[in-house]
Amino acid sequence: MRRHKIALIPGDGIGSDVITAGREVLDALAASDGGFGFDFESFDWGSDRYRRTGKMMPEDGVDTLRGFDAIYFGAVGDPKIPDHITLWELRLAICQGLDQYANVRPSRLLPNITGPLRPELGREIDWVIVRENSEGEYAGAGGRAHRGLPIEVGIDVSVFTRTGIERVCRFACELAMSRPRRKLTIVTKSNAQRHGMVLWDEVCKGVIKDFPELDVDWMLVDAMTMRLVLRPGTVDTVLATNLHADVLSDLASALSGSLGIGATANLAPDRSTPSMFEPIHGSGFDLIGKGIANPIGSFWSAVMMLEHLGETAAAARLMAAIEQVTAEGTTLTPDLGGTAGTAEVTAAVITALQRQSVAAAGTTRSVA
Ligand SMILES: NC(=O)C1=CN([C@@H]2O[C@H](COP(=O)(O)OP(=O)(O)OC[C@H]3O[C@@H](n4cnc5c(N)ncnc54)[C@H](O)[C@@H]3O)[C@@H](O)[C@H]2O)C=CC1
Ligand SMILES: CC(=O)C(=O)O
Ligand SMILES: [K+]
Ligand SMILES: [Mn+2]
Repeated sequence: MRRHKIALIPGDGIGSDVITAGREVLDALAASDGGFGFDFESFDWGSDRYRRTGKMMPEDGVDTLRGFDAIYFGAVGDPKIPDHITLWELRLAICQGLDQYANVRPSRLLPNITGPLRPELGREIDWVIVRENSEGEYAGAGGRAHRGLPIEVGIDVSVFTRTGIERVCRFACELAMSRPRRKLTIVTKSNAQRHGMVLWDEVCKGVIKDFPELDVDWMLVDAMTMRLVLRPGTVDTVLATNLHADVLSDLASALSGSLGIGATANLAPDRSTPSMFEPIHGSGFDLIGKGIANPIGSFWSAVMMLEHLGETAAAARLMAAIEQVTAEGTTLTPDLGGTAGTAEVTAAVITALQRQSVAAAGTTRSVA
C-alpha cells in the first residue's frame, strides 16, 4: 500500500476546525480506496503555543517539516497577538523556509452555487491564479526607526529578483499550457512602480518566448479587478506578485461564492522540499468557536494535495464528492446561504464519497 506522510498544522481559530474536518475526509477517502493510506503527524504550532513558549513553532520547525511528503495547513492569526507576528513566524516562515515559491489558487463556481455576479457571468469563472510566494512585497525587507517620535518611519521594501520572476513565470506558463484555453494574463503595476515591476515585465517577456503557443496578455492590477468582475470569461490563468495575487485571489474566491471555498497549493515545484496545502482564508475571528466555518476550501486544498502526491483518481473522487454536496444544496454553511455546520458538511462529503463508485469518479474534471 502507498503511504503518504503528512504534517498537519491546524494553527489558529477556524484553521483548526477545517483541518480536523479535512483529516476526517482524507481518512474516509483512503479507507474506501484501499490502495493508499496516510501517516499523519499533528503539530500544535500556532498562537496558543506562542502564549505558552513565546514561539509560534520550534526553532527547528522548518527542518522537521522536510521529512514529510506534504503539509496540510489550516490558518494562523489570533485576535490578541499582532498579525504580523503570527503570520511571519508560522506561515511565511514555512513558505519561505521551504522555498514554496509558486502559490496556486483555482476558482470556479461549484455546482448550484450562486456567486454575487449575474448568473451568466458567474458561470464563466474558471481561473487559476499563480501567486509569487517567496519575495516581492512580502520579502520582509525593511525596518522601523525613531519609534514614537514625530520622525518615526516604517519602510517595507519590495524585492524582485530575476531568478524569482523567471521561475514563477515559467511555472505559470507551463500551468497555462496544461489548460484547454492556453491563456495567461500577466498582472503588474509597472506604470507606478517603475523598478521591480518593470523588471517583472521584462523578465516575463523573455520567458514567454519559450511558449509560442501560449496566448499572453498584460494587465495593470487595478484594471484587472474590473476585468475579473465585468469580463470573467476572458480570464484563464493569471500570474501576479505576492501582494497583488493575494488580493485578487480573495476577490476571485468571493466571486465564486465565498472566501470559505478558495483553495491553495504552496508549491516547491522541484519537489526537493515538501509543498503545503491550505484554504486561502485566515483564522476567521468572527467564526471562532461557532462550528460553522465552511470546510470546502480545506477539502479542495486536500484535492490539490492528492494530485501533488500522485493520487489523481482519489483527488477526482474527492472533488466529485464536494461537487455532489454543493449540487444537492441541502447541507451548506451560512456563508453559502445554508444552515449547516462544519461537521454536517463534513459528514455529507463523507457520505457522498462512500456512495460514489470509482467508475463514476473517472469522469469528473480535475482541479486546475
Ligand atoms: N494563510 C493564513 O493563515 C491566513 C491568515 N490570515 C489571518 O487570519 C486572521 C483573520 O484575518 P481576516 O482578514 O479576517 O481574514 P479571514 O479569511 O479569516 O476572514 C475574512 C472573512 O471571511 C469569512 N471566512 C473566512 N473563512 C471562512 C470559512 N471557512 N467559512 C466561512 N466564512 C469564512 C470570515 O468570516 C470573515 O468574514 C488575521 O490574523 C490574518 O492575519 C488571513 C489570511 C490568510
Ligand atoms: C496571509 C494571506 O493573506 C494569505 O496567505 O493569503
Ligand atoms: K489559510
Ligand atoms: Mn490572503
